[in-house]
Amino acid sequence: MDQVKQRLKEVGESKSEQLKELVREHGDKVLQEVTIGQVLSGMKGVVALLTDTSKLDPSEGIRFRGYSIPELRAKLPKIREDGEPLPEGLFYLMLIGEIPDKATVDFISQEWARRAQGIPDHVFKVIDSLPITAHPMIQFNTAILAMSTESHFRRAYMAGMDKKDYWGPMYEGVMDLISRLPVITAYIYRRCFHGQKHIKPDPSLDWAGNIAHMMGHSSEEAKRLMRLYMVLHADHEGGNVSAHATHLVGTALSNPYYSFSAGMNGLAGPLHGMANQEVMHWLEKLIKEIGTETPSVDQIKEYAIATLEQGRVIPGYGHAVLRKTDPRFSEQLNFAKKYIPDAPLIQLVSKIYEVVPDVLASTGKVKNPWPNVDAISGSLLSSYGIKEFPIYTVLFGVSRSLGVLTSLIWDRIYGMPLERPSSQTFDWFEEQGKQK
Ligand SMILES: CC(=O)SCCNC(=O)CCNC(=O)[C@H](O)C(C)(C)COP(=O)(O)OP(=O)(O)OC[C@H]1O[C@@H](n2cnc3c(N)ncnc32)[C@H](O)[C@@H]1OP(=O)(O)O
Ligand SMILES: O=C([O-])CC(=O)C(=O)O
Repeated sequence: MDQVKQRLKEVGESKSEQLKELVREHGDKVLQEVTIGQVLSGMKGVVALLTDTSKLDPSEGIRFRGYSIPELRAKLPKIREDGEPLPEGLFYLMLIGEIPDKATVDFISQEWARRAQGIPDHVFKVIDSLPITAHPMIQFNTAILAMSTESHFRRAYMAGMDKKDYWGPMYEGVMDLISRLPVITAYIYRRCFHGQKHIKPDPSLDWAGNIAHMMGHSSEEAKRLMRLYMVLHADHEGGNVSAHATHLVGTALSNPYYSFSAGMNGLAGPLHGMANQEVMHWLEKLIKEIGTETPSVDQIKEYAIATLEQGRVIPGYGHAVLRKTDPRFSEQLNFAKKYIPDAPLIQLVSKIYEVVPDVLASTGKVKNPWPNVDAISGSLLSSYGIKEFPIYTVLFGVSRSLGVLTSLIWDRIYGMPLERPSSQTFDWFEEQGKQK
């Protein structure tokens, strides 16, 4: 058993006992009232999930195991003191609940580099059988499903494993899957956009650095950006579509590949992760229609109002939980202002930030007029030379694997049962509304 798994076993055993005791002693305690409005508007604010890896505060934004993003940037191990934290460290923090030392992070980097070599050939053949024009998320998700032939969990389940031991093969599958996503991503990227000229992984590199390297963006600057990107998108508590879908499918004891694929299908929606690509199309159209990369505040305002009048959303703005500017947006903006202050797209994003919140607020219905993570991530990637928009949601998915798959291991540690909420008919809701 490797050192991370050993520590997880120690932490997990006592936690799963505590959960059983909590349910035994306080299982009948009422948590909250739920209104018809909440149920019929996407269950917003309904507490229905247990997720330890991170918690979202509407004003402060995300905290990973209690640590804010600035705290993580200060505390998690880095390659260089002035660099970005390594996502391997965030993975360990989310999994174990403790900040790792550099030696542990190096162990995870090496372990993932080793496991990344095990992708079976048929996975690349499956990708190659898709049209080159198929959206990278189609190729990514197809590859994830194709990799499920390797599932330790499925094999162990079929062999009759005791349910208290499920977490073990789940851990192995998750480690394999996370390790292999960078290779798959770079393969799809080079296949679609760089003449199928593939670049081998460099086993001496960290996980995020290797993504940049295999994509062909191997400068130190691009690697630094990739480390930031992979940390910022890793998790957003349990209720977002990708986390919730991964968890839900996992409760049927589907293997980690099936479960993660479900989450990635959700991430591919334009109201969730695909918003990062939508933003780029929105910016492109803005530049084309107005005829300049440096539009005035009034021109941006007019363009934003026209978007709303067409019955469309302004991508990159609004959020189901946040009620302030997303700190992930601010972190990326600060990063850009530090390293690439003159980048035209970043200047455009900053100007839009001055205008769009007022436009959205004036509708009187948008609950959060502020930018989310997707309002800037594509512009940042593009400014570093990663200009092919359709790969952006795949990169989001690679990062999101860290959080949702960590939670999936914990679901098996806790022995979470099949999830099966009730549904009711329209007539039932109407009846409830009439009752005093
Ligand atoms: C990583 C992420 O997933 S972050 C989110 C990425 N998604 C986007 O950026 C897409 C644009 N934003 C949106 O569509 C929404 O703000 C969402 C999906 C993120 C949140 O949705 P909700 O929680 O339903 O938002 P909210 O309660 O504020 O919606 C109320 C109304 O405002 C509208 N609204 C919300 N945000 C926006 C926006 N950016 N532009 C235009 N209208 C908006 C909603 O469509 C809804 O309109 P309706 O009543 O006519 O149906
Ligand atoms: O929290 C949400 O609903 C959406 C989001 O920002 C994310 O998943 O990163």
